[in-house]
Amino acid sequence: MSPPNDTDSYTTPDGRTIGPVMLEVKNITLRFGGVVAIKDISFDIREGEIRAIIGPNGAGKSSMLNVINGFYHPQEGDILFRGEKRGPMKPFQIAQQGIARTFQNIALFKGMSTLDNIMTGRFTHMKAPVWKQAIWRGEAEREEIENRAFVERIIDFLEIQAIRKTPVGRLPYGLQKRVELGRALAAEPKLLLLDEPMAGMNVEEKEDMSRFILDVNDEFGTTIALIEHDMGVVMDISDRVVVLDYGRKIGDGTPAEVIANPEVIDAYLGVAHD
Ligand SMILES: Nc1ncnc2c1ncn2[C@@H]1O[C@H](COP(=O)(O)OP(=O)(O)OP(=O)(O)O)[C@@H](O)[C@H]1O
Repeated sequence: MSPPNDTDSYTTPDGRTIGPVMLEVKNITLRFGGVVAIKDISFDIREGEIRAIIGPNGAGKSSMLNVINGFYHPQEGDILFRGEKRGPMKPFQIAQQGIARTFQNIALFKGMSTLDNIMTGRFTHMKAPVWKQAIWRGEAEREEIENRAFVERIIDFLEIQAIRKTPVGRLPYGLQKRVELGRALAAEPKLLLLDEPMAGMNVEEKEDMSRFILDVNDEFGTTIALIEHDMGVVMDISDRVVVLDYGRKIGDGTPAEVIANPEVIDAYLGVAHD
């Protein structure tokens, strides 16, 4: 059940606390030339929530994540982060605000080790100026030690100690996805955007990834928005689901509410998913 207003908190049936609205997507329209990828869509993401974005192929899901993290600039509408309307920002500025993401197609440095790939996710926490880093003293050294310690915590958390030195290009697909999650977590995001975190995975890998997503939410207190095609996973792990179809929003609510929504059922009938 959704709470009555944006500033309230509520407790889920499994005892987790969902806070006030963190990010609000307000009347967003995004066009590419004549193609309307997103048409007047509004929804919100609450603090501590696992929010799924679902819909058939081409519905506008990835475009929506790209709007949220500043890759795409919509022609109409606003994004509000913690109540503040966001001006035009570059993706790195949005990352500094605490929004990190993973990609549908893995975007890691294949020749670099697991450890080094995850370390690249710490860039928003590297504050010492380059000249200090160059001479390796004081602040820069302290910062390096803290960053390494945090990355080691992530490696333990994701149970990937055994592959910490392995070049990621040599890892099986499921583990690469886990490293990519690790790199996003290294930024200590407040809001983590996951674009099809289970795509291409077998049942066992999906179960592992579902567990890690739930644990990230629980242990790091991270709010999560994810795009996912596997309806079983979506129904199992999400608090609320927004459903897109042809760039429009056709459903929004708890998993039970959206699967009972006739428009959602119609959109999914006969649609092939990967
Ligand atoms: N950079 C782009 N240039 C032109 N059209 C685009 C671009 N990105 C997306 N589109 C179009 O916008 C629409 C929505 O695409 P989008 O990738 O957001 O859908 P999706 O729901 O993520 O699909 P999928 O599940 O297949 O990944 C599609 O018609 C797509 O072709």
